[in-house]
Amino acid sequence: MSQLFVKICGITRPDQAEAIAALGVSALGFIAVPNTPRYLSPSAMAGWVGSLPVLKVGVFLDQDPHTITTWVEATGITAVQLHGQESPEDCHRLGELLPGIPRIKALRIRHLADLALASAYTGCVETLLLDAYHPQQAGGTGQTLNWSELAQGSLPLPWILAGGLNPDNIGQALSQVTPNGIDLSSGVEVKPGDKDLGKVQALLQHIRSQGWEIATALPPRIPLPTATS
Ligand SMILES: O=C(O)c1ccccc1NCC(=O)[C@H](O)[C@H](O)COP(=O)(O)O
Repeated sequence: MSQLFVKICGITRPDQAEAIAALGVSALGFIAVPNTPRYLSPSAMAGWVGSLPVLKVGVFLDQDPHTITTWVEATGITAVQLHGQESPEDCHRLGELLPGIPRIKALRIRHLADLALASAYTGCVETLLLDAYHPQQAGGTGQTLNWSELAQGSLPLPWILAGGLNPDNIGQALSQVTPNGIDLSSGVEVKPGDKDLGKVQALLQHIRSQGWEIATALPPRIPLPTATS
């Protein structure tokens, strides 16, 4: 049975976090980007995020590695997602500051050619996340990627498909592309930050009915070929 990593992002409420974790998702995402509608400050995350029984992903946008480190230490986040223009060097530095905390680099894809950016991150992050591009908003936009175009590309690391996914279109998306994981936010919401548990349940039911097993951890990094292989 193939495994699929399932992350539900933009969680703001402890009751919903616990209920969604109990449904069997792989990870929950918490938005650490000030001035966005699903933002949680470090003090708003402290005291409950750390004890959730799944991978806890903090989503950051062009924040200083030291700020991210302080945030992780204060909240119990167990993985970081870098959703801005963070360079490979920034990602590497974060790995030094936060050993054992996996890094997910988000790339906002406008054209298939943007996938070329991915190769620069092979040595410094564990996983990529492909999100749709929006000129004004960094994430949680509900915009979908062009899945048939994406199917023509390839990536050097395990990757998560994001962007406008919901229980009604997930089947179509997964029939065109083969990511290692999926990420959903607005497609399983009543309003920004308020999740619709019925939609999360419908999503998981669909995935399981298609024969996927929901992963309990990020997909392992693909070993890179050595000079002699
Ligand atoms: O979700 C946000 O509000 C957000 C704000 C700033 C940076 C990133 C953000 N979200 C990142 C995610 O991982 C979302 O799940 C991803 O963009 C997909 O969102 P959606 O299209 O709503 O499913």
